[in-house]
Amino acid sequence: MSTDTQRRSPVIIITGTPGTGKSTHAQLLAEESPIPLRHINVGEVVKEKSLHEGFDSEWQSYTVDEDKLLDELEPLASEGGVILDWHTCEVFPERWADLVVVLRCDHTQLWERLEKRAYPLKKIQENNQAEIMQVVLDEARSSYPAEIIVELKSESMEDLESNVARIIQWIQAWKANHES
Ligand SMILES: Nc1ncnc2c1ncn2[C@@H]1O[C@H](COP(=O)(O)OP(=O)(O)O)[C@@H](O)[C@H]1O
Repeated sequence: MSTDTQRRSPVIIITGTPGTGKSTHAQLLAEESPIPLRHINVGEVVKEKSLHEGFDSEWQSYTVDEDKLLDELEPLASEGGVILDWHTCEVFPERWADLVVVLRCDHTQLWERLEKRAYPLKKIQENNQAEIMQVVLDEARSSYPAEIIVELKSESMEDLESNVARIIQWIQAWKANHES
């Protein structure tokens, strides 16, 4: 649990290999949450606010300037009421996180999702391999206490709905704990 007792709303990190469904989950959660939560697509923020050192055309991705990114996000995280949606999570300080959701997907299904994005083959291969090797889950486990991490399957619409319902239950419990 975060040490920041001042927050009135939680910070929820939704992470996972690209294509596992982070943005889809974050959008639905922001719509259905009983308390206002702002969905922050961290990759979009990096692009829009130029929090990077340039675009790596080989990997088709930005080289993130982590210091700039943390400075940008710090006030939002301190305030709370945000969903941080990013394919990596270890950069976010432990004190920010109230809940860390790691989405998982069968690698063959993930491959198909990434092919639809027209990623270069080696980027698809790298992400597919990372999913098989549970890289993001291990990263979350080495960055946050076990009790705030939840690993959820994201392979169907039923998974999406039940995952969001489960996170909403967690939000209600968080709220009840922070009102007393
Ligand atoms: N639980 C799910 N079941 C089926 N398809 C999903 C699920 N979650 C996401 N998708 C689909 O997979 C693709 C990637 O989802 P997206 O949310 O953009 O992933 P991410 O934000 O992790 O890169 C989208 O086409 C989305 O509709």
